[in-house]
Formats: sequence, structure tokens, C-alpha cells
Amino acid sequence: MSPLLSLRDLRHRWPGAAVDTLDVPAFDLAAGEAVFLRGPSGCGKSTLLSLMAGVLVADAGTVALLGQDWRTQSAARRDRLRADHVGYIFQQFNLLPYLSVIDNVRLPLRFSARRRARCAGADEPAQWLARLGLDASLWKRPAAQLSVGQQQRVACARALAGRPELVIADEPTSALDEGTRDRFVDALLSSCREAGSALVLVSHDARLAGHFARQIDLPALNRAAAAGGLR
Ligand SMILES: Nc1ncnc2c1ncn2[C@@H]1O[C@H](COP(=O)(O)OP(=O)(O)OP(=O)(O)O)[C@@H](O)[C@H]1O
Repeated sequence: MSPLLSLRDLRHRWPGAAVDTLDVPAFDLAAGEAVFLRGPSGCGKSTLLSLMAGVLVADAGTVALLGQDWRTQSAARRDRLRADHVGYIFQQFNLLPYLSVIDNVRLPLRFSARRRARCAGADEPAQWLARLGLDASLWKRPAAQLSVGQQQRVACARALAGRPELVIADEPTSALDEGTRDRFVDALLSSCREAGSALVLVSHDARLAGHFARQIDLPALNRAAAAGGLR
């Protein structure tokens, strides 16, 4: 079966930089697979996530999601592909603060007919909130009134709404305390399994790696790091 996400001979250099940030010969992610991506600060983890989601386009090589290379798509087509197939959980959540919790979770469905069609029912956004342990008394509140841990659960429910094939999480636990962190990662992993979504999660926190069957050390994968370009 062809992979969900396939990288081949990927090269990326930021404008003005003297060396490549990333030079990755090969990486495949299967449908529904969960991967923990780690590496020291500045090694290119967030850059790689942006390339996987088609937010950035590689200078060379292939980054294909569902067989479609981001580099050969127009900007409008990339936006469409991302809205249809990718859920993104940001370090600072990026919720709309004055919108209610439930409307934040519904947002991706407004931008994607495909994700609307994949919803198990009209109340799927509410089901993800419940699944992630967010009390129903909070669902109509503006997102800004929630605690950091609660907002992070809303961000996960939003990423999962409409069951995108790929969920990307960039340091989603950095604002959480230690006890909450393990529970949060377990809830995210089991929710992704239930949604059938693959997960790429980046964290500095090596202790979280134990939750994942597959772990990737980015400097080991990245020829630019081996060449001494970055570090
Ligand atoms: N918008 C940008 N413009 C130019 N250079 C950038 C930009 N974003 C990142 N970089 C550079 O690319 C390299 C990798 O940065 P990136 O944010 O991907 O690393 P990271 O591993 O995610 O770091 P951290 O763990 O600290 O978040 C760094 O040298 C950084 O300075």
C-alpha cells in the first residue's frame, strides 16, 4: 500500500541562510501511523512539519501527501488539500478567542466539504470534545476563558473534526504541567486511532517518546545536520 506521506530527497534552505536546514533522503508515514519526532532546538522540526503540511514548499525533492506532491500544486490547491486532509495543533493553540469552544472545533468543517462529509454526525465536534475530556459546561464559553490545558484539548478536537488523514502537533504539551502531559498525549493518541488519523508529534520532552511505537531523531535523518551545516 502506498504511504500516506512520502518524502524523497527533500531539501529546504531558508532565504538568506548559508546552508540547508533540511536534506532528508527518505521518510514515509503509513496511514494511521503515529510518530514521535525529536531533536534539539533549532534542528528543523517545525520547518519539517510545515513542509509536511504544505505550508512551506521544498526547494527540491518530493513531499507527497496522498500521492500529491505539494511542490507541483498551485497555492490555492495546497490550501484546499490542507483544509481537506490535515489537522494542525499549534504550540500556542491558535484558537479564535472570542468564538465559543464548540464553534472553534467546527471551524475546519466550514472550510472543507470533505471533512463535513466525513463527520459521523452533526454532533461529531461535540463528541471529540467529550472524548478528549472537556466538560460540556465549557462548550459554549469563549475559548479565551478556558485554562491552558482545556484550550489544548479544544485545539485537538478541532484538528480531529472531520477525521483528516494527517494530524500534525508541534510541541502541543509545552504549556502543560507534567501530570497533565502524559494524560493529554494518551488522549490524543487514542483519539487519532479512533479517527483513523496518522499523527506526527514534535516534542522536546523525550519522556513522551515512550507513548509512541515509532520515534524519529531528526538529526539522524537529516543529512544537513550530518554535514554540520546547522549545528
Ligand atoms: N521563518 C524563518 N526564516 C528564516 N529562518 C528560519 C525561519 N524559521 C526557522 N528558521 C531557521 O531554521 C532553523 C530550524 O528552525 P525550526 O524552527 O524548524 O527548528 P526547531 O527544531 O523546530 O526548533 P525549536 O525546537 O526551538 O522550536 C533555525 O536555524 C531557524 O533559525
